[in-house]
Amino acid sequence: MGAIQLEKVEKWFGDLQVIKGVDLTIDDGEFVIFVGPSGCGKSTLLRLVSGLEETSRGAIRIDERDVTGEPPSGRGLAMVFQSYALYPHMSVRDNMGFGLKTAGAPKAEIAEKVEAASKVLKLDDYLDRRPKALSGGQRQRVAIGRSIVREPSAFLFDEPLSNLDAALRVDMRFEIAKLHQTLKATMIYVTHDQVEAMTLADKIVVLQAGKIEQVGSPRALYERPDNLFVAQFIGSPKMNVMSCTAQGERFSLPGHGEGDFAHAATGRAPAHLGIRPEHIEVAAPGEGHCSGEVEVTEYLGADVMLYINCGPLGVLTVRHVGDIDVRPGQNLGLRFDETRLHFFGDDEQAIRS
Ligand SMILES: Nc1ncnc2c1ncn2[C@@H]1O[C@H](COP(=O)(O)OP(=O)(O)OP(=O)(O)O)[C@@H](O)[C@H]1O
Repeated sequence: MGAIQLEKVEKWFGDLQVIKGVDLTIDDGEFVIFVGPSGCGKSTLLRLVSGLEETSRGAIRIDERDVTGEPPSGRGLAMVFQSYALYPHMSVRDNMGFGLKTAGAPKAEIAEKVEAASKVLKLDDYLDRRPKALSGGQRQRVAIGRSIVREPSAFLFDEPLSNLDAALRVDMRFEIAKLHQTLKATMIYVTHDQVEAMTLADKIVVLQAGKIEQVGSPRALYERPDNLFVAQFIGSPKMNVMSCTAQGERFSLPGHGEGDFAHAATGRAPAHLGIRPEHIEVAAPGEGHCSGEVEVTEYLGADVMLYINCGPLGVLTVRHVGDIDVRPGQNLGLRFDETRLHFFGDDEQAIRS
């Protein structure tokens, strides 16, 4: 079991408050990812859950047991760091079994658990090697294996893949997804990587300046961001945002005709219009909702990123799927998918129909 609950959790370092009243419920078996800009408090929040950092105010419960004042060893959680922290003089087998050995587990039980974990992680052929004879990905698997044998109620990962090269990251991401499916254990994972967050998470927690901005599935955050911050943080390249002026049921963009678009937003007048790069289509000059001049193109193989200077609207990013023959300086029309527009008020909160 590994249900985790945070209630009004605060963390102060002296006079500096870095976690500002976080409420969060993590269900047993859920894969939860913390994202947010550098310094927003992701690692601190994870360390509060682990007990490596003391909670200043509020409560942390694991399976309904209040663990707020307990040391890390009393919480039954396993932490996996980006630095693998393996013992260099020990074999993979001994590294994986070390925690159980110091806890006084019988030899036969340690051997059995190490064997089982090494199968899950495909480390069975490497059990007698020392860490220095392993690749980065294999070392990371040993570090994870060391946690698995302890059968924790939850795994806490702090940017576990950030030391690996791009290709290995993709492999390990896949391994971690499979591991979660196999173990069905609660996992909390801190990352800077959008793709890791979108592909691994059941639930993403977006943090900014020590506060939660939004919690939701990757799809919910992408399709229904609660505010401008989440809208522009989730999705890569980020959402285009333009200021707009509402007139009743319609609104217009600066420098363009009146009533360019109908808006489904109700209640408040939208002040900002957002649209993702993949929801803008290239049209002939003079056609579509606006036009502009191509500034830069980036060929990515499967798609091409276009940066188009639309005057008062700013530079809009367009993701064109497939190849396209356009050059800097060329004029293009842009057509927005009107079913994929996002509206925000002047308080930057989403306005929905
Ligand atoms: N021991 C400490 N003493 C004082 N301030 C700290 C301490 N640890 C972290 N902080 C501050 O708390 C804030 C949050 O840090 P934290 O490492 O949790 O951020 P983060 O979101 O994980 O950042 P990054 O993505 O850069 O790793 C930062 O402003 C940091 O400087």
